[in-house]
Amino acid sequence: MGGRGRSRTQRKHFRQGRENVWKRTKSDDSAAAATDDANGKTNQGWEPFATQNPGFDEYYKEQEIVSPEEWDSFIEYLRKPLPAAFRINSSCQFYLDILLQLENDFMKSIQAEDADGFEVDPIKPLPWYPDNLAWQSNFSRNQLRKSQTLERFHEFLKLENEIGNITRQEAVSMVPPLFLDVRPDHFVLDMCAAPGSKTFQLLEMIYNLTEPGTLPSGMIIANDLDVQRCNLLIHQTKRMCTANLIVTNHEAQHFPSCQLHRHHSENSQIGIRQLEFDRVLCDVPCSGDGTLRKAPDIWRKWNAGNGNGLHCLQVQIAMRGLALLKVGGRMVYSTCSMNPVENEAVVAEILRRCGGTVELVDVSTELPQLARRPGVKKWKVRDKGQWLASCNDVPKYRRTVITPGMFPSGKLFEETSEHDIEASNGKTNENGDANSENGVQLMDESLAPPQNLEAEVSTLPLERCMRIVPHDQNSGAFFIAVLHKIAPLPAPAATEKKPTSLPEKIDSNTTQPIKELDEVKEDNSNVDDIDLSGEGDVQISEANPDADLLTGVGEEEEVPLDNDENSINEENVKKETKPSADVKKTASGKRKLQIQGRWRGVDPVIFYKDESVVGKIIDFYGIKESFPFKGHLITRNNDMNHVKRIYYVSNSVKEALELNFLAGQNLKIASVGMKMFERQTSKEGTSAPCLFRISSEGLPLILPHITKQIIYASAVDFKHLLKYKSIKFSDFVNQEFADKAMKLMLGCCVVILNRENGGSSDSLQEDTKPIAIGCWRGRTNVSVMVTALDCQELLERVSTLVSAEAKPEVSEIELDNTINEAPANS
Ligand SMILES: C[S@@+](CC[C@H](N)C(=O)[O-])C[C@H]1O[C@@H](n2cnc3c(N)ncnc32)[C@H](O)[C@@H]1O
Repeated sequence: MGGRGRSRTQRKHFRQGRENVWKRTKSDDSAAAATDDANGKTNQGWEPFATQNPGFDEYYKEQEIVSPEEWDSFIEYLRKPLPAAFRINSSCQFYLDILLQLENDFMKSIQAEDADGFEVDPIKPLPWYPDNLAWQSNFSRNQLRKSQTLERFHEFLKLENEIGNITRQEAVSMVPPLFLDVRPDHFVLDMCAAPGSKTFQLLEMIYNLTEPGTLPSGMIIANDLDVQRCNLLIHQTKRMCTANLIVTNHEAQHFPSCQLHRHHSENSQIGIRQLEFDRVLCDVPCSGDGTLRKAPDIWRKWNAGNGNGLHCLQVQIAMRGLALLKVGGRMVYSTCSMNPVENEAVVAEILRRCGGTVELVDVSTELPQLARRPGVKKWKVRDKGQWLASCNDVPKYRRTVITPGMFPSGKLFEETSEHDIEASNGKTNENGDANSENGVQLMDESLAPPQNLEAEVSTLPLERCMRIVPHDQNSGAFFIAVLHKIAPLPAPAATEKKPTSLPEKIDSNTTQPIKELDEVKEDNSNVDDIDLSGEGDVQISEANPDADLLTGVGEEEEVPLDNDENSINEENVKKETKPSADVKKTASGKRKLQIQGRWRGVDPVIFYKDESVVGKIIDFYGIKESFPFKGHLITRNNDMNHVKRIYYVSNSVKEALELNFLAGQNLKIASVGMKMFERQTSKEGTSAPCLFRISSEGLPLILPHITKQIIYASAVDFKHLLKYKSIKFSDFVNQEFADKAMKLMLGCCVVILNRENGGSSDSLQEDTKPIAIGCWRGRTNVSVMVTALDCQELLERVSTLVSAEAKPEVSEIELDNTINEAPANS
């Protein structure tokens, strides 16, 4: 599901001891505030939320999504807070260490806590997730406050999540990518991707078993309609440091085609002629009642009209996904809603439209430990307080909103129907849901539905769909369907029925109409990884902390024109049909609108081919010829004299970009590639032979391919660098290291931990997973160019790894006296 604003994120202010409260927004019921005042209470905008809604109960009891005997248990679970879950990033350098830490340290110490009478649920791997990579914990903020072990675990989660070694994500939200069966050579489209938890998971799959210094041959295009949520997506996926990702900003139902024109086709060197995908993830915007446990305000807002209002959009997005899927490819359709109208009805409709070219896959033998239930085959539609069993029950005036495809049979409207009364009583609101008040349907007696309406039963194999319900494994609810394209889709006329409602105008979250694209407001409502800390919501910080580590090297120094950051300038995003003039500086020095082909307000994507700069970089770092370098570099700035960052793209992304250029720049690209180099603009930086330093993101990839500016540090010097950030040559413990550092050229260098004590062998040969950091060789010292968080994490890892061998030759106290705490400006 999607939406806007932070209104849906539960603020967990555990330090203030608030639980199960909801931060009211300005637009919320002012009457409640008035009541508080009248009662003399101080209202700080927090109130307990109701965890019930009679309309919800009535709807789902009638739909029989669980049996009557299970109802109480189902509702009980829906009212409980959701356990927290997280996944280890199997492509990160330390993933095995993290796994061991969880199994040997945290699991045991939390168990011991329980034995001490704290009554803490054990942390445990999710049994259905392969290789113990996903875990679940379940403790309250109260418990967290009281236990040092839990607090330590919590700090660990926060740090590793920030760095990208783990991803906090609701357990059930991890399921759809698992059924997508992604391989490293796949081209994957994630159609509605923000905030990006599943994109991150897909990237982990693409990178599975990739050797250090190499890239998988596949790639992912992650798309989202909402500009601000796209920025969340960029922030989230940045933690993966990937060169195999393109983030785009389109309406998924109109995701553009990219195809070589015939005249290009004949001469083109590009390996791909058309952008089509081996895998498509269609995790569509939905009403989201499967997330009630983490977003309890949905109780208050729930009504049947929400699902009805999204059905057509969901069908359109899924149909576009299938059109872009290769024959033989797999698409997963998923929602975090329990509503059959958004689930089985959508699957049934697309199967009908595809007429045998797409099949619903039976995946009952995959992930056997995941408890799930078959999709339902019969359901009814509720509209304006009435139950409708078939489309012929739909009054004529509602037929633009309630479509035949919402019903199990999918039979079209007959010419007349018994309910074809101009039932003009009851005004319809924008949701197409009249007489709805606080989610409770108010029924007009005259409109009371005929009793015991028999629901239609679908003849399609909808039992192959999967429903995950909260009380089966203490989780959220989810719906997943796996589709296989066996032949090209029938001609568009047959598949693309004219939408009968207004899907494009409907906000994914509230089902309110949305205005213009550039007016869409942020919504974290669907942020899968809700902060379990209470430290606040997901925040984007595009600032580059690396740069600040060298005195005088900061973003502020850059000219305003040079804003080649990989993100969208949301204020300016507008569709443009004609290419316009280049970017120019205004009199105030601020840059004007950037233009990416036909897209205004989006930074251009430009292959960086400045021979002299590229040549200097190759020479300075001694980049091996075998490394695919030239032609893989991208900038986001038209002005080649002010390029601040150079991004690296994989071969697959490079080809997709080339195709996009030839096809007329149909893709609106928000972010692409991995930041590989950054220009140094400090006084000292500009006097170095190479202006571009290697960024932390790009280092692991390029490291095996560079031959210069590398030095090996003993564990003790390596740790000191991480701890003190900047060390004078004379203060290194190992003088041989200091001598070698002095012999390096002024500028960026790479310091590698020599895991064999003594630090004599200067070779990467034996160490297939070197631990390395980007540094700056200054005039008198070496300074670390890694974020404070990365330093902290790496210091902990290195300390554990080399604890046996790294007995400091001088005490920390001695060093504190000799080493400048503050990064020295050499
Ligand atoms: C269910 S959420 C996606 C969650 C995401 N897959 C994840 O795992 O983090 C749905 C997303 O669809 C986006 N959205 C809504 N309407 C859309 C449309 N027409 N095209 C593309 N994205 C859309 C919303 O902005 C929202 O981010």
